[in-house]
Amino acid sequence: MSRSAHPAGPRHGDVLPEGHYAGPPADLNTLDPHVWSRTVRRDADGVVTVGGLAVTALAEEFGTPAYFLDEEDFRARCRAWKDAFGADADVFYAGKAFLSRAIVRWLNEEGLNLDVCSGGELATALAAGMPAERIALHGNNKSTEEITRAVEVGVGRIVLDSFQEIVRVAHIAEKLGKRQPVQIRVTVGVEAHTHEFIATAHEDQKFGIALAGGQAAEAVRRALKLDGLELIGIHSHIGSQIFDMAGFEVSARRVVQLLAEVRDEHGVELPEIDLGGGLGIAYTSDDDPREPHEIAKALGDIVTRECEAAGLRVPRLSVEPGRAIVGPTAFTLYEVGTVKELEGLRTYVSVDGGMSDNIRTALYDAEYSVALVSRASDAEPMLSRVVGKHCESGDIVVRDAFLPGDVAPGDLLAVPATGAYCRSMANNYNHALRPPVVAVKDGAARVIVRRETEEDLLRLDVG
Ligand SMILES: Cc1ncc(COP(=O)(O)O)c(C=O)c1O
Ligand SMILES: N[C@@H](CCCC[NH3+])C(=O)O
Repeated sequence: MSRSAHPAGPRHGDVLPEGHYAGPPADLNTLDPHVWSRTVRRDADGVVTVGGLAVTALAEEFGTPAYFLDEEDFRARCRAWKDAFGADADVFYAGKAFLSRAIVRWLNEEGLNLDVCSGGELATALAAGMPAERIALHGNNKSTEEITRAVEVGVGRIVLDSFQEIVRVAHIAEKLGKRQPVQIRVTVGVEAHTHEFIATAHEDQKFGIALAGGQAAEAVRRALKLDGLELIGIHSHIGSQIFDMAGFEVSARRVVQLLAEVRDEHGVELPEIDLGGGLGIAYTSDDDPREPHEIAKALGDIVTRECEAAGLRVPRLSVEPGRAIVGPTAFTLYEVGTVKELEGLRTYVSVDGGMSDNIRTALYDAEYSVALVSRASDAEPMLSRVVGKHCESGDIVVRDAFLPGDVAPGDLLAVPATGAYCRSMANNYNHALRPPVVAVKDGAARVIVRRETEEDLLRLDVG
């Protein structure tokens, strides 16, 4: 799914195209700092460490497969986003990327807000002490129970996604004697350059209310009439894993245009806009993500300029990065089980996880990097496909990668940039046990989400 998508991938003997597949990197032992989290190093003895701990020792203590999350990196990214957007804006971490109580506590400590999109995420946020007024609730089909809980606890905003929901949230709030702050999610008609399944601002999809045809203006009209709702702003999220700022700029411009129309029609200047998340990260050395300060400047400038042109007060801006904060902070550690060389094709390296801990390759054709981390090697590069252990030929973790030709059973491989949408989309296919998430910082490691056990599986299966 990165911009260098190459569906079939190269094979031994192919004339490889320019770019990612043009050939093996000069040194397979070097770890690209764009792709690995900030405390990851390869020691003099060839073993990779994170937070000062060797992956060999981590594998021994916590087992494989497992996600290792670099807490220092996570906190640094939170701070970078917070500092970049400053005191006049809010950063809502998108919990769908990965959420646990430890994450909520770190967010709280770093001063970030939280976007949740289900009752489960809301419960986790509240259980870990996130103040309700710093939580936003999303979703295209929130249940009555989810809305009721959110209104009862007093979430800072509910993002309305349909005409039915405008009425539903208003009724629930009125019944509870409350006036719920809400934003309306609009689809701005931008074709974001990303995988079709994760683009969300073109008109033909399930999220939001279209600006086109005056639908969003009608939603505003209805929301303003309802006593249970306090309409505080307009929301737009254009998709995910996006590198090009142009889509965000068009989105910002169209959202500001709607604010101007609302002012002209109703005499009301809505005080907030949210431009969503979706900023891309580096999964491979080819990816070139924007830094938070560049993003903040681009968005801030366009909103200010458009508001000045329309004679509007500049609204409070918020953003909702998920992947860009947690994605680069973790890697998945696997043990190699079998190595199968298919003459004239490629070498299949099977690891002890797969599509149950990372569905993204199968689902979006996502590209990842991989490295041998339990030792250094000077062996010749071998064009490899890293696959999982599931009964499915599409069970691919890394479609095309160069690994040292002497990779063998028992070696540890790590796939970087798996902090977002891997544990949170993990599944139990083939009754796989979902791996733990282990936070590592300053030479200490601790489990923040434990490994699933067979007892967990059997407890759900009530016979
Ligand atoms: C409404 C909303 N906000 C924020 C996000 C977070 O996106 P990302 O993790 O790509 O930053 C998403 C997911 O795409 C989303 O749907
Ligand atoms: N789950 C997707 C992104 C969807 C984001 C949520 N709207 C991914 O792994 O890239």
